[in-house]
Amino acid sequence: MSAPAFAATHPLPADWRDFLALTKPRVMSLVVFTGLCAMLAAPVHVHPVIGFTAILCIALGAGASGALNQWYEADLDAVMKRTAGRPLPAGRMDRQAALHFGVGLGTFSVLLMGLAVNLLSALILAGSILFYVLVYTVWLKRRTPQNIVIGGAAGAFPPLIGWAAATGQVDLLPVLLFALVFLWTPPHFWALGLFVRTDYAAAGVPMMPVVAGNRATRMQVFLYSVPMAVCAVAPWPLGLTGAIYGLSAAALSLVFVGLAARVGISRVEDQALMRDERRMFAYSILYLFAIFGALVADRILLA
Ligand code: HEM
Ligand SMILES: CC(C)=CCC/C(C)=C/CC/C(C)=C/COP(=O)(O)OP(=O)(O)O
Repeated sequence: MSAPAFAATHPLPADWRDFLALTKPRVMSLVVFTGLCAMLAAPVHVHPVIGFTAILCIALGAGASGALNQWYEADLDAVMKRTAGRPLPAGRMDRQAALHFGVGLGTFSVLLMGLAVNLLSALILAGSILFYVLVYTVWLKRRTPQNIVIGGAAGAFPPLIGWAAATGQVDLLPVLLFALVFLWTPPHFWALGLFVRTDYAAAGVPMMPVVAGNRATRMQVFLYSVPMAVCAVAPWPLGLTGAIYGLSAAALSLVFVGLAARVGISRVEDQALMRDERRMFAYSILYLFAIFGALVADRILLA
């Protein structure tokens, strides 16, 4: 596999901050949080050292996938305002270094998970890294506006990984959490895609707002939010969680669907004036942190 041609001029010696940036630490903090919460919500006692190792592996694996994503798409990142300052397009890092860092970190995370935790969690971790890098980044991102729907599944695996790390198996609750993050991703990303559409258009990336237009994308944001809310609340009536989680999920999801409905009916065309979309995007992040936090609170307080 070779990445699209991109030559950074005069790479400067990269320092640790550039390697950290390669792992997309802010995005990955939420990815890791969902894995951690699923692990804490599992109905088993996890030895703290094993638990810490599992979360470390998710963080390293997610970071590795971010590094490989940036290694592959330095050409795209160079033409988008939001991403032009990243270590590769800004010329602060050699591409080989990014590739070696990503492959090394990813391999290490999967091996450590397999040796220290269990095989199932290591296999799902390996699948998530490969899915994000090969299916999303290499295959779908430049080809179809469904890129983030299918490819976004990569980001939904960590709850399954956290649960599998704790229990050695996969059950209905983590499957519902997978579905929650899977259905959350389109509203999360397309809200942002709407107000940075020109960036993606300039880079030639067929994101939904670029291909289908603002109106159709806004409708999709709303349409995904409804089944997402159902998956979010479902664990409560199914008896998989208690009322603390159930009521929190219901309230948080109601606000989510409300904001998505506002996006759905908005007709603002000027990106700078897209307040509903910015609010939806910001809330999507708060939402996922809060709902996974509520899951743990439910387990601890109702234990
Ligand atoms: C294919 C799926 C996804 C796409 C295309 C996507 C895209 C984006 C983009 C473009 C940003 C803007 C900020 C940046 O460049 O760092 C962002 C921010 C963010 N995303 Fe996503 N995202 C996806 C899935 C996820 C998932 C699964 C999570 C976590 C579970 C997540 C968590 C976050 C967080 C926490 C931020 C805010 C980062 C900050 O504060 O800068 N995203 N996302
Ligand atoms: C456990 C594990 C391996 C999880 C990895 C899953 C993962 C990396 C989820 C987050 C998805 C993400 C950061 C998308 C960014 O899209 P983009 O790459 O198109 O964004 P960009 O335009 O900012 O580069």
